[in-house]
Amino acid sequence: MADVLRDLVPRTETVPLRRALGRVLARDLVAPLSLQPFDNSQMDGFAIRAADSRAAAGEGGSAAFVVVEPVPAGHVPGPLAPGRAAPIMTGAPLPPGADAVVPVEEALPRAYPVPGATVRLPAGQRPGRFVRRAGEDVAQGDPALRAGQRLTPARIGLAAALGVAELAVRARPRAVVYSTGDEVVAPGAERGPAQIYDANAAILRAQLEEAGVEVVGAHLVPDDAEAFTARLAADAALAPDLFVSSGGVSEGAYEVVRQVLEPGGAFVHVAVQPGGPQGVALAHGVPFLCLPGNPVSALVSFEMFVRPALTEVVGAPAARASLTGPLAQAARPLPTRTQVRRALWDGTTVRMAGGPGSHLLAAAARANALAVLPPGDAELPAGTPVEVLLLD
Ligand SMILES: Nc1nc2c(c(=O)[nH]1)N[C@H]1C(S)=C(S)[C@@H](COP(=O)(O)OP(=O)(O)OC[C@H]3O[C@@H](n4cnc5c(N)ncnc54)[C@H](O)[C@@H]3O)O[C@H]1N2
Ligand code: MOO
Ligand SMILES: [Mg+2]
Repeated sequence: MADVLRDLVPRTETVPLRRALGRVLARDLVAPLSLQPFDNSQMDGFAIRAADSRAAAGEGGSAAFVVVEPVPAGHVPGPLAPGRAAPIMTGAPLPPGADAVVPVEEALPRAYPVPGATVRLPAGQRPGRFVRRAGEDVAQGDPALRAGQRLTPARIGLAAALGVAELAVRARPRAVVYSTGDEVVAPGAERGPAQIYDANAAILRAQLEEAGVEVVGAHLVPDDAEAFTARLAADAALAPDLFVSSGGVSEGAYEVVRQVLEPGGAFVHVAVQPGGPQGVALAHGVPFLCLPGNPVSALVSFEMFVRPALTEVVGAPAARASLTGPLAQAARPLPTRTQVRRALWDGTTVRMAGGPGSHLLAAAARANALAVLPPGDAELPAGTPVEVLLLD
């Protein structure tokens, strides 16, 4: 499937930081500034020359300093003469000449005396104590963020701290989603006695958006090849990067997706349950992924095939974490097909959430994971390690 999506060449766009969350960085961000930008104090206290605290050590292991003008954060201090202590606030630049900060809690008196008064500070201060050095976090010119990284709050914050107001991110692929079948109606609409509500568009839209894809259209398509063909032509004008459909791909007499896209497409049964019948095609030159119609089949197909392909091709930002965990209870696999069960992972063991039926959406909604059971004839006893994909 990644092959079909290979042409989703990542485009780049520039977004302000407030729109950057979850996006994927398109280029390395070279630090235009060092962090810290200047030497500054890590504590509210007194900036001194550390050597003075050794030279002048007197009674009670402390040294006397003459207090000078305080240095608030945001203000540029003058140089610090020997024997002087400048009251300094957290984040304020270190006065030239100063090389250590003594927290106010260690001062005698434990206060900021007026300029000209004396303060006693513990002797033997180490140069660099409570000083945040320019460039100790990032040096100007170094890569602060890497292309391909997903933008998290900390990464967006780092860009902001570097004075960068907007970032070059990969443009989100644009997708159009189709739900198919005469029986399917939109939630909120009137439902006939043989009809059901469209769950798949909601599922696939959410999965696509979670994976960093922009859904630019979503439509219900009846079992009518002409109507579907016309719908596709209209949607091709939206210049999507991807079409995704659910339903209409199996062995029935009214498989509208298959009818329209099978010429030139590939419709197969993969050895996975749920999600057996699958199709890939090109429509108006755009990759078209045809997922099966049962809601849990559509959901699982996306997780097993579409999300990994998107991640591989465009670095989709929501790749799932996976782990290997022991079954809490025995499970019977299918003899010739991989079975993907909706499951509950409690941090220690994995147990099944409902049966394997691909219509069981409420059970899927209870699950927080998928458990992958490889094909086999023998029951898997409790404790068997299986692959677990974490869904939330
Ligand atoms: N003779 C065979 N029949 C079926 C096979 C098979 O191999 N041979 N495969 C079964 C499997 S497995 C699946 S999965 C489905 C796939 O069928 P389609 O992709 O053609 O999907 P539909 O027939 O359109 O619908 C199947 C099922 O899902 C319901 N559905 C469809 N769309 C939605 C939607 N948007 N929201 C909620 N539910 C939806 C639909 O009403 C059907 O119940 O085929 C099996 N049959
Ligand atoms: O394999 Mo189908 O996708 O079970 O319902
Ligand atoms: Mg069908």
